[in-house]
Amino acid sequence: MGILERIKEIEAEMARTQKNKATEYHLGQLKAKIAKLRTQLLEPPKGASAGGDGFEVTKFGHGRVALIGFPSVGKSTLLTMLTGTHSEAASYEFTTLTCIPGIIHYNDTKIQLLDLPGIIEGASEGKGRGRQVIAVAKSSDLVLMVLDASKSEGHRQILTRELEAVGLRLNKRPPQVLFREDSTVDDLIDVIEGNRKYIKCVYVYNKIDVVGIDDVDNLARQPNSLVISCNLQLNLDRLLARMWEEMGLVRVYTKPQGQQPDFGDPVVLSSDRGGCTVEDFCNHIHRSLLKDVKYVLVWGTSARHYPQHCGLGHGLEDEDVVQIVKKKEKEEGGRGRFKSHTNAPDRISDRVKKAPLKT
Ligand SMILES: Nc1nc2c(ncn2[C@@H]2O[C@H](COP(=O)(O)OP(=O)(O)OP(=O)(O)O)[C@@H](O)[C@H]2O)c(=O)[nH]1
Ligand SMILES: [K+]
Ligand SMILES: [Mg+2]
Repeated sequence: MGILERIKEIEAEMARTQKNKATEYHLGQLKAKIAKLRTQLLEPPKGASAGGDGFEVTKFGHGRVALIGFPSVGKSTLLTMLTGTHSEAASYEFTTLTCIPGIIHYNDTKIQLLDLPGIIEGASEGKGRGRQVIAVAKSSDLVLMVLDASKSEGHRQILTRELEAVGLRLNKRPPQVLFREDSTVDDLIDVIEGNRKYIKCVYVYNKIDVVGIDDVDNLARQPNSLVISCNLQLNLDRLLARMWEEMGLVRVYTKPQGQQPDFGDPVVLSSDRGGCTVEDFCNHIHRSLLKDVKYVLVWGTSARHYPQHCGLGHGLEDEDVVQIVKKKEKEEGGRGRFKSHTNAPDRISDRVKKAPLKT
């Protein structure tokens, strides 16, 4: 009998068994049996290389976020809640066996969220699907490390160690190895080896519905942490906001001359992916645009006054509005400098309006 059939059989037996105090132990044993069989499904076939088995998912959207965690902490439940894409969730471990992508629509941007199989201690040495899962984490812009609030706090350290063992550095910046800085031996090795990936990570404690308020309070105070409950839909809005903030996306609205910008359709830049200068913005619209650009007019938090005439090196900020003035094209408002205030965008975001003008 194959592994899948044996799992089906046990599932059927669990369905037949009434849940009560007397059967609790037996049901627990059946669950453990399923989990064990499913880890066997996770073992890569003998002789198979790390990739090439349908695990990789094409990148999509303005950024990629990976859900990493031990089995049954609620990764799939979270993916289903945040993206609307269904990912099978169940009370036994190793329910998820491959990488399942979903899309989060937030602030007019699209973020790819990836559900992954649970990883276990020893993942970095190839246990379970450890290697593949870690490779996906490496390809992401942000890791959400999902933890069970009712389980040992040591899980956070174990997982962090597993990821570090394969070169992932969470919430650290590449060391500037100058003799002026207090670099550790490990920092030095990281620089010399050069294959390190520095990545942001938010520690997400799920299932706070099953722990006491003091524990929740304690977890919420850990660095880079957030507490949630998928079951009670607690704090999911905060998680989305935090995720978006950590990704550092910069939305720039293009304002055609004499018209209002389309505020529903930003050009999305990021300092991690290609940069946020006027030049990056132009390249994003069209590669051939750059040679025609004379300067740009900028409204928003990056501008010292509205509109500011900026060159290609100017750094743009989230929710800036940009009008491109091409060579041989007259700027709005005639020859006079800065006369174009009359045609300023009629919606500058509240955040931009509140921001003090830079002097
Ligand atoms: N009490 C409680 N249970 C939850 C919560 N979120 C998920 N669960 C339950 O936890 C169990 C595991 O959820 P999954 O979403 O399958 O967990 P997973 O991390 O994807 O598990 P694997 O794919 O097996 O690694 C299921 O029985 C869920 O109903 C929560 O916020 N509170
Ligand atoms: K599960
Ligand atoms: Mg799952």
